[in-house]
Amino acid sequence: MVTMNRNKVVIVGTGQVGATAAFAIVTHGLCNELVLIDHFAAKAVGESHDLDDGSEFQDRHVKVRTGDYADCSDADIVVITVGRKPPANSTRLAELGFTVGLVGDVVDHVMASGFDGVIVMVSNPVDVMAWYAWKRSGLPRTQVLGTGTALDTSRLKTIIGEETGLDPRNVGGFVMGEHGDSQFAAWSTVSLGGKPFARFLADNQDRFASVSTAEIEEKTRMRGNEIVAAKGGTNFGIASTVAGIVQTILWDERRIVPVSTLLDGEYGEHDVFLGVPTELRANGANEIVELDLTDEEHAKLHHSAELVRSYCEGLI
Ligand SMILES: NC(=O)C1=CN([C@@H]2O[C@H](COP(=O)(O)OP(=O)(O)OC[C@H]3O[C@@H](n4cnc5c(N)ncnc54)[C@H](O)[C@@H]3O)[C@@H](O)[C@H]2O)C=CC1
Ligand SMILES: CC(=O)C(=O)O
Repeated sequence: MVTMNRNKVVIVGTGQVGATAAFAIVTHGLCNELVLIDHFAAKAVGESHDLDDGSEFQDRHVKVRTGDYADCSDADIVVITVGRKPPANSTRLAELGFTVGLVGDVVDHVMASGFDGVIVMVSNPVDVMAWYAWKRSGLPRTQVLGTGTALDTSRLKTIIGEETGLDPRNVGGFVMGEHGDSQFAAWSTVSLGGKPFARFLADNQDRFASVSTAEIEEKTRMRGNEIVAAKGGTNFGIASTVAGIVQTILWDERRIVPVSTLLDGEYGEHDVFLGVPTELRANGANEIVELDLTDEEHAKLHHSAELVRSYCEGLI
């Protein structure tokens, strides 16, 4: 028997990030229906028509249209990308004052529709905003997640690829903690071609003598800021990340992705959302993988947790 797989994604905020994420979802043919909402309604209309106009040349037709919050009632996923382009020479945490009111308003409207799917938070500061959306929505922890350090992990792999000349997809491991300046590369988890990365470098000193883990980590941390300084925002990396997360959830792929999720005792932390490896299923963020971090890595995760929690204080 053929069963109808009818799935629907809503993106709220069709600025640079939301529109590019929509394009990634369309080009990958991830869902049947994609609905765009923006408080600047004409922008959402323009983006939806522009996206739909390529239908002839897409592998699968994703119906793109504008809508309103009533469309969230039967949506599988709502992606929240409201905010503003990141100011240069600032931090993501500094965006809190600008973003929190917008996100609160969006979450209230989404929940008023009767939504019972998964919220994917993108707006910065993403760990604080994911925690806030979880608290404000009343949804179970599985159903609210942020993009977390998924983008930073992809950046780390890309930069290792640049430094070694190898395909970044050969790299395993995670950037963890805050999607922000306190993030860290959990080097004890990073491998290349199945070998611990430090061992890989040591065994290939003739080829990779100039490669430094400290430099790679700093480049990863600064990558977003550099792109913002160069072009006024970032959109392609985060759009691929959003599409990857949406695919994993909609297709119940059970990939392990370092999304921002609630720590409830894992890694000794409570009541905080941070980027940690998490199994994604059709119902959202499931089991957190508790890695054997070194004492130094644990301390860095704890530092991120304290920082993010301090920004959540007083929001609810
Ligand atoms: N988590 C991550 O890794 C990343 C997060 N971001 C964040 O994504 C957010 C958006 O960035 P951009 O798209 O570059 O900004 P943008 O200024 O291009 O777009 C923001 C959009 O949100 C809309 N908007 C604002 N308030 C709204 C509301 N209440 N309801 C509906 N729509 C509303 C605006 O009309 C605009 O179209 C920022 O917070 C940025 O920091 C950006 C890149 C990566
Ligand atoms: C802007 C931002 O958060 C990023 O590209 O990492």
